[in-house]
Amino acid sequence: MSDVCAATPYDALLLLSFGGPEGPEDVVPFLENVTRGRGIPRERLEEVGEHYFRFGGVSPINAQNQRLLDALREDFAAAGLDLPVYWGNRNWAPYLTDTLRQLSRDGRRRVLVLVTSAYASYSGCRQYRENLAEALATLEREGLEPPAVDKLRHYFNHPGFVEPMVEGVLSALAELPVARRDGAHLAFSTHSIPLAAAEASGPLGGAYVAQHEEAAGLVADAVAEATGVPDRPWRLVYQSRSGPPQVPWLEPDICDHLESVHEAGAPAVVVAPIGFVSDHMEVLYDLDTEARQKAEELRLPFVRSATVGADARFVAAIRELILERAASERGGCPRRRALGASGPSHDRCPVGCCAARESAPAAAGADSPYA
Ligand SMILES: CC1=C(CCC(=O)O)c2cc3nc(cc4[nH]c(cc5[nH]c(cc1n2)c(C)c5CCC(=O)O)c(CCC(=O)O)c4C)C(CCC(=O)O)=C3C
Ligand SMILES: [Fe+2]
Repeated sequence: MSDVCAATPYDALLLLSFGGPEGPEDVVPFLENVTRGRGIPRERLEEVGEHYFRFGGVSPINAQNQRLLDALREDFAAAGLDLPVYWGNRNWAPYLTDTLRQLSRDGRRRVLVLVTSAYASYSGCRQYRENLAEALATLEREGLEPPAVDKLRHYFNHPGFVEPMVEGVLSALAELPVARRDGAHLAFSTHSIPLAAAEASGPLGGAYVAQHEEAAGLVADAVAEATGVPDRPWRLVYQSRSGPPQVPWLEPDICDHLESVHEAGAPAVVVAPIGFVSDHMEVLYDLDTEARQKAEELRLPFVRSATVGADARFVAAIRELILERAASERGGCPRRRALGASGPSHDRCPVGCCAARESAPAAAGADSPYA
């Protein structure tokens, strides 16, 4: 199905991500970028720096994004979708501001933004919108025409995100000895955030946990159906907590949960990184290194399931979401696929969505200072 004006009014897609260091000399400046003004204790920073140094100072995230870009370009070409794809990051090169300058110089007037987080939260949604507003303001100061930006809706409940996760959990279960498979518990893991940020997430609050519960439940249901094990225990758990200890963050922590699973007599556990789009450092260190070691201490068989990465179904879902948004911007009524009860998420974040303590201007939402 080829349609040359399918993405109209958009003339570019921007992949907006976190960014990561490319070598040991990048680690400290990267961490300074990430934590500027965020009140992370010095000891936590040193500890996280060590995670990166263990992997040669190289975060996997940039290569993962490069793979996703390649897959998107291939998929668009095969589908006859003529939409150039750009890439910019919050914390490392290619920096968002440089990419927006390029978009402006290339004459792109209306850009759709794909963020590498599937859920509503300050860190995963609003902070990116603030980064966009800041970068657009920089372009204006420099006398460059800033493109209009819109952000794709959250995709945590899109079949193209859920289905690869289901397949990943089924493959992980298949790696366990047959005798332990049917009794294995599932732990769906995501990034912990401060309780206050969780409460403020989404248009009405509480969206971060609610969306994760929905996605995890969808995966658990599909796994139950495929394995014929209807009552397998599962739980949403949290990892990668930072910030000062007196500030409450979402719990239980994955490692504490592994203890509970062990005490409950589980024969094995499959950990599904539902909160992450690809194998970030949080997956390689906090799950594959730290949580795995905890499971080994407990003699609890442990398999970590795959992230969606550049899975063809996920890539096709992104294309579908682009065409959907373009059609609705043209005044149409496209099909908006979403699994489960909560329905498709909003296209445009309303005023106050994922509000932070100190409010900064945010683009790509109803309260954007840019059209
Ligand atoms: C919700 C969420 C996502 C998922 C959504 C999304 O994907 O955006 C995410 C992703 C990521 N977080 C990452 C790295 C870090 N996050 C940190 C700190 C923090 N993350 C937070 C939340 C999240 N983070 C929060 C509330 C903090 C506290 C400081 C603050 O309020 O800002 C710190 C500082 C040290 C530390 O405290 O851990 C680092 C180094 C990387 C790159 C990994 C790689 O290199 O592969 C990625 C993809
Ligand atoms: Fe939001």
